[in-house]
Amino acid sequence: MHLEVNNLYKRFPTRRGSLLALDNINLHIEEGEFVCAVGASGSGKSTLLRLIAGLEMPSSGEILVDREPVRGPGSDRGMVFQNYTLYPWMTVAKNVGFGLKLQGISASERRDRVAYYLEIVGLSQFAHALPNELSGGMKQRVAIARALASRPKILLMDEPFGALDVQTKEIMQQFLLQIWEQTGTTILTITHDVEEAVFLSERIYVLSARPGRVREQIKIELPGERTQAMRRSPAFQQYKYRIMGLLRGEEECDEMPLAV
Ligand SMILES: Nc1ncnc2c1ncn2[C@@H]1O[C@H](COP(=O)(O)OP(=O)(O)OP(=O)(O)O)[C@@H](O)[C@H]1O
Repeated sequence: MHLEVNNLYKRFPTRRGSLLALDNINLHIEEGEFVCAVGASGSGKSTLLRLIAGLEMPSSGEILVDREPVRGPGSDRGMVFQNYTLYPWMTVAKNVGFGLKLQGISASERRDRVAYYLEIVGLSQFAHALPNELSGGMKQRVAIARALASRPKILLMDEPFGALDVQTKEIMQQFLLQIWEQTGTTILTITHDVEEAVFLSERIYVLSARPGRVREQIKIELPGERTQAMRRSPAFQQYKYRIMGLLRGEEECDEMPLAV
């Protein structure tokens, strides 16, 4: 899998004229990578993800998945949104298998895949539960299982943990890293949460706001396993403050403040 975004512009018509949401975005994601795009509100993060998902078309520029231009939505790109998008009247298992049914996958293959991905997200016992019987974190795990069940080339996540409380969010971030290691899926997540981006990513694209531009690309190199304790390490904090500085528009802010 190779995703490439070249010279991408997106304008929206508004009552006060045309609004430039994305201004010459260039990025790439390689097979198996975990990449985040981080930006303030209005930096065009959701727009960028919707364009890659094929839910919107670019004003100009191109998006290539394995060198093929994106012309619309496709099962090669799985989506997870911030707000749980499960069908409330379907059981967890039916929710996970629904897309597979649309793709014409046989009932026995569907059963196997649903069982496999529910196991991966640790929800096998809830296969027959309805979404309203689940907590927010569990619903989001179902949404991840559903996206993975189609075996997409890339998982696109739009603020996937934005609606969760801090503790659940941290557990879900750790859990997402486990799934990534277990499945080798390529992941692009967009978030405004700098700590989340540093915790999850191998590489981060920092976007500037209005219009959205790639301000900088940062490779995250943290020694050892990603644990909750690592969030307090000086190296982690350095990345966090450097990116926060970039988001505030400061050129040179890679030093940690004395008091934090
Ligand atoms: N359909 C649309 N029509 C007009 N303007 C739009 C449309 N969609 C997005 N925009 C504008 O494009 C800009 C980028 O919006 P977008 O939602 O992509 O930003 P974002 O970084 O995801 O913001 P947030 O973090 O607040 O969700 C904003 O100024 C927004 O008002």
